[in-house]
Amino acid sequence: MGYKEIYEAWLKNPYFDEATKDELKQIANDEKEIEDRFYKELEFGTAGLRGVIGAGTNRMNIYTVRKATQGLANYILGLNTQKQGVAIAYDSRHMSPEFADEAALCLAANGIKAYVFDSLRPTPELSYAVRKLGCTAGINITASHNPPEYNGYKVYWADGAQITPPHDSGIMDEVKQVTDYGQVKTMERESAVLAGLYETIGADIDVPYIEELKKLILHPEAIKAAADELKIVYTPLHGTGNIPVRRVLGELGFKHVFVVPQQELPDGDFPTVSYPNPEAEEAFELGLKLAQEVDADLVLATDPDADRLGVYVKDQKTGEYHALTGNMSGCLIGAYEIGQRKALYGLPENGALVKSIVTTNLADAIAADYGIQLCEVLTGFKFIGQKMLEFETKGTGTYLFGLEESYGCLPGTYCRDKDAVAASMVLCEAAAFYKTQGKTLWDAMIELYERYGYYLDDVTSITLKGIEGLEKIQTIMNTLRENTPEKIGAYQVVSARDYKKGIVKNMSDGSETSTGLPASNVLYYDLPDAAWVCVRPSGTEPKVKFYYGVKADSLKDAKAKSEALGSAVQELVKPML
Ligand SMILES: O=P([O-])(O)O[C@H]1O[C@H](COP(=O)(O)O)[C@@H](O)[C@H](O)[C@H]1O
Ligand SMILES: [Mg+2]
Repeated sequence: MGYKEIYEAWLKNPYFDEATKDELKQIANDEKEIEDRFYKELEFGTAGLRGVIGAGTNRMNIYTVRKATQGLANYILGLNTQKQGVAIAYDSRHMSPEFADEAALCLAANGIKAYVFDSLRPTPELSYAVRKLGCTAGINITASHNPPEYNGYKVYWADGAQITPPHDSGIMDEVKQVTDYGQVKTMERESAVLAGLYETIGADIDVPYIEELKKLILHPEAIKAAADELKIVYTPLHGTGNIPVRRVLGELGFKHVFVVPQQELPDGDFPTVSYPNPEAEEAFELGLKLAQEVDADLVLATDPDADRLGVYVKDQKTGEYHALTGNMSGCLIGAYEIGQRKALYGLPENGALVKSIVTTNLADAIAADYGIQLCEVLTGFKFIGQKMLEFETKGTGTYLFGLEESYGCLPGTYCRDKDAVAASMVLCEAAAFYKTQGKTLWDAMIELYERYGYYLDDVTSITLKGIEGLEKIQTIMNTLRENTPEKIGAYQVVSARDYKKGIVKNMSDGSETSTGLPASNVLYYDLPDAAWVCVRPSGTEPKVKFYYGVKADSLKDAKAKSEALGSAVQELVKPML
């Protein structure tokens, strides 16, 4: 069926409510809008379903949520794991509680018990809840840091990580087989509760989750010693981080935590920012203002589902606040964790640091220095989660730390997704620890650079929306795939990795080796002097991403090199736009 027929079918089908039909009638003369809403179904990307809220098959609405859930239910029933139930959380976005309930009631109608949080919770707490309750799966209704018009649906498997093969394609296949919305089951909440198929969860998960985080603390004495002095500014960016971040910092004895008042309360409009993304400068505007007023040591921002952490740290020498990228904060937290664990208890024989292929090579240098394994996985924290399960089941490693470029890391194994509540906590502990040594987090960052080299990494994205955008992104990927650049700026390409073909090509002799990772639409260029460039389409937003990294002997040189490489990347892509 073409998009127009599907549109017409939605207008006629008695299954859809009147408000949905009215919304669709209003676009009757807007062919492009009809096409965009109906040319495809929402598909699982890097982190589940993500789309604009509205009527249509390519939108987030109660019908697409029910359909996805019916597919998940069929998959679970097929495996006969329904007795374990499914944990469900949601964030502060528009429609999040409603979508969570729709998912729960669809599961219940299929005889699968749903454990639903009583109010909004962070993504990592849902990951924790799945394992704590022994569920077969989990769902989190969130579009993370996307703009306010979006919502999404993250799916977790029994190990607490977001779904990876074979479950992702298995579930997606089941979702595709739900061709008639009338096939989707649902029931009334009251009946589901009475049948014992709908249970509300909350404090019973919060308490042990917070306890798990507190167990990670290595230097409680440093927190005690620095608590009177250390000043922390925090913004939850209108999302789920407010309660757990304050709670854990408070219980640990941090005395001066200033929450940005304008961004404290949950609000799906994210009224103070255009985009609730801790990667964006604007996310810190109010936080930095407050930081100046109270003379804070550091400023933290978590994204709406509190799995990403953005950080600014004060340089006491200049009074300036420096932004830390996800690569920087991930390495700072990771190096503190691994270094202090080693100092206190020694490191396990087969300890491992896990990162994604687009994450800084500073992580590799840290792992090499501590004599631990460095495992590389594809983009998406779910693959770090998958590695953790592999370590557990095959004994191939002991997880010490995992990080990714996109502002996510996880310092323990209590959950299996990136945790910005835990990352905030550990970073504050590190700030306290360094403070007792007369140092700031910025000093600690510079120490890392002095020890391992000034690795500087950046990413630029080009937003290309809709069907045309998708085509353009494909053209860019195809053009690069078919015409491997021999040079990028001043750099000769040393080797070119095509993760889709699974091949690493040595550019000087043409020899080929394997990437060693599953197929994925990613192109990666190794350049001399530890520099690199990588291109891939985002799996969560309509964007193509260009990641690049350099290494230098000073921050100034690293910045200059990074700027030059950034411009070269722009030049490379310009003719394709
Ligand atoms: O959005 P979040 O915080 O859930 O984060 C999600 O998206 C990020 C960006 O993915 P992509 O480059 O494909 O857009 C991933 O790195 C991350 O692992 C995933 O959980
Ligand atoms: Mg997020």
